[in-house]
Order: sequence, then structure tokens, then C-alpha cells
Amino acid sequence: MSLSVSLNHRLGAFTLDAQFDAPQGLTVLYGPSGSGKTTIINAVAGLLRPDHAKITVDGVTLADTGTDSTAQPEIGARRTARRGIWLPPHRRRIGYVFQDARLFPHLSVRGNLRYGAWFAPKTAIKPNMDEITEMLGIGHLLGRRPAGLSGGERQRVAIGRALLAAPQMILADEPLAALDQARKDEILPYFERLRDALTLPILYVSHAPSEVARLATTVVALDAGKVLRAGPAAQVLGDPEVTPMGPRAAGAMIETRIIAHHADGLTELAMGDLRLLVPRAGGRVGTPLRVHIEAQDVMIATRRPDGISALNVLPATVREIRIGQGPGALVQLDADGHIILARVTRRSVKNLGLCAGQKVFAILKAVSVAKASITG
Ligand SMILES: Nc1ncnc2c1ncn2[C@@H]1O[C@H](COP(=O)(O)OP(=O)(O)OP(=O)(O)O)[C@@H](O)[C@H]1O
Repeated sequence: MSLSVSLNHRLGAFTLDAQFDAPQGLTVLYGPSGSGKTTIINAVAGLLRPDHAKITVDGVTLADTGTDSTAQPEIGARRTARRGIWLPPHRRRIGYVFQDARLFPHLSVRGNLRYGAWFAPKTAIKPNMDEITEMLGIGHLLGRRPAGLSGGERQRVAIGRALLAAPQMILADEPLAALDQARKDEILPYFERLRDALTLPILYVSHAPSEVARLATTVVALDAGKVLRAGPAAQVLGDPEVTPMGPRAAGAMIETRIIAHHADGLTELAMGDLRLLVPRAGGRVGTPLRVHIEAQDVMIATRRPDGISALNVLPATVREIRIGQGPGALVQLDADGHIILARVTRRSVKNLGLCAGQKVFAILKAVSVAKASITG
């Protein structure tokens, strides 16, 4: 299943003009505050009627304000001469995951899940309650009331309730924003499972780079109501134009595979022909592993360094350099087809004479490549 979105809308001084596709997997809407992420989610959900909209899921039209004749509307869509096709929110079959879980306090977890299942259309293939409770690890909580759950458990039940309504897409608007880091770490693996197990598109709003790098299959980078870049996560996140320049903000995402666990506590990963050493990662040899390398953790050398503690020295080619307003610069490197970003000073760019096409070495400390997640 895939979601196709084309929107045009004015809100006071703000203009949204965004077109993108969200294929199967998890598509992150990524951008600074006020860039239009929530406006897009609301338009897709049908809570906001844009001036112009064309939204389709798997070829079925949910909204098409530009036509009243050709497109095939979903059952229940209203056709009007003025608005074209506009399916009301309750007919869009959306599983909505909010920042707060919004469970019914007087119902048990089982009752909340059944409430979700009640919304599944009669014609839809009914999701299996046992499979969903198993996937979300909430089987042992079924008899409890929401007041007796942790924040992370509540959010997992809310996800289960959304899935049991047999949605054709999931919308998640900063679902982890209200949780502390420990609860975020608890929930993230469940979103990874959803991403890998479901065939429906998940549209997920976030402005946390590490969350984006960990979860996204596709990234739609937004700025001031426009799509700056959209495409596979590694490509978009490795683009210096997209990545914010600030410290601890930038970072590339790399798909690797575990090839060995060493006795000294390190795990060896393959990224193409290159090797990467990281602190012990869970998962058997052969398991795919996605790693997030923050730009400020990467150094650049023009010659292979000698006598250095950093364990990862990767031959790379400079693809692009973005000079910031301040003292910083972002350098995009290609290491055997993998994109890595390095945040260095403008002075270093000058001192090393860095330019596009130059052969260099990217240096990474093993301990800095710690934010890894198993993806398969
Ligand atoms: N009712 C409104 N009237 C006028 N402007 C509005 C209205 N609602 C939203 N806006 C403006 O539209 C822009 C986009 O808002 P939106 O909430 O979609 O951004 P966002 O990317 O989700 O931001 P955040 O990350 O802070 O939630 C903002 O500049 C906002 O001020």
C-alpha cells in the first residue's frame, strides 16, 4: 500500500505547497517548528480542508478537490461541485497515534482494544487481536485499567487500538514527544516492528534526528511549507542541505550487517566492502543493523592517520561541502557508496584544502557509533 499526497493551503501568512509519496514502511515528516508537519497530518486525516488537495491510498481517492468527475471515490465520499471529492475523517480508515495515549480510563486494556476493533469496517480483513497484543508485548496487561499502566505501556495499547480498527494507514504525530528518554527507548522497538511487519504506510512526525535515523524508511524534509527533499532515508538524511547545521543535530544513517562479535566486547559490521567496529550490538551474525553516525563524531584526514586510538578509519570521497553561517561546515562523504556526514570547522575545510572529488579518510570512534537498531 502507498499514500500519495498533494496539498496546497494558505493559513494566514503561511503557505503549504507539498507533494510527496509515502510508500509501505515508515515515512517521517521532518522539519523545523512551523514547517507544516501537523498541517499535513491534519489534511491527510481529513481534519483540515485545504484549498487544494489530492490524497490517494493504494489508488483509492480520499480527497480530490480539483475534480468532480474522473476519480473513483471511496464509498462514503461526498462529491460536491465546489469541493470535488472529500471523504470525511471517520471514513478514511486511519489509525491515529497521538502524543498522549487517550485511552478510555473506565475500560480495561482489553476493552480499549475491543473499542478499536469495533471501528473496523465489516468488509475489512479483521486484524488478529492475539497477533497484535503479541507484537506490542501487551498480552499480560489485558485485564488492567489505563491508570495502572506506565506511559510507555499506555502508548503501546493506543497503538494496538489503532491497529485493530483495520486502518489503511497510520498517522503518528510526535508520538514519543511526551515521554522521557527511558520510555522512548521502550517504545522505539515497537515502531520498528510496525514498520517491518505491516504493509500499510505509516506517516510519522518527528523533529528528533536520532528518532528519524532509527525509524525512517522514507524521509520528507519540510521547510516553510515546502518539500525540501523526499526519498529513501539514507539519501535524504545524508544531504547537507537538509540536515540542520547545529551541533548534535546532523547525522547520516547507514544500513550494515553484523559479521562478527569479538571477545573484547566489540561487534564488527559490514558496510559494503568496508568494516565498522561498534560497541557490542545485539543480534546474530548476518543480522542487518542500521547505525546512526552523528556528524560531529566524524573527523576527516587527508592521509591515513598513524598511531590513533579511533578504530574506524574509512577511505571516502568528498561529495559536497556546505559552509554554514557560523564557524561550522558540513562535509558529505561517500564511503563505498554509503553517505557519511562530517561536521568540521570552516577553518579545517580551508586548512585541509577540502573540495568535491577529493580522496580522504573518515575517522570514527567505535563508541560514538552506539545508536544502533536491528532492522531485520
Ligand atoms: N489557524 C491558523 N492560522 C494561521 N496560521 C496558522 C494556523 N494554524 C497553523 N498556522 C501556521 O502554519 C504554520 C505551520 O504550522 P504546523 O503546526 O503545521 O507546523 P509544524 O511543522 O507541525 O510545527 P511544530 O513542529 O511546532 O508542531 C505555522 O507557521 C503556524 O503558525
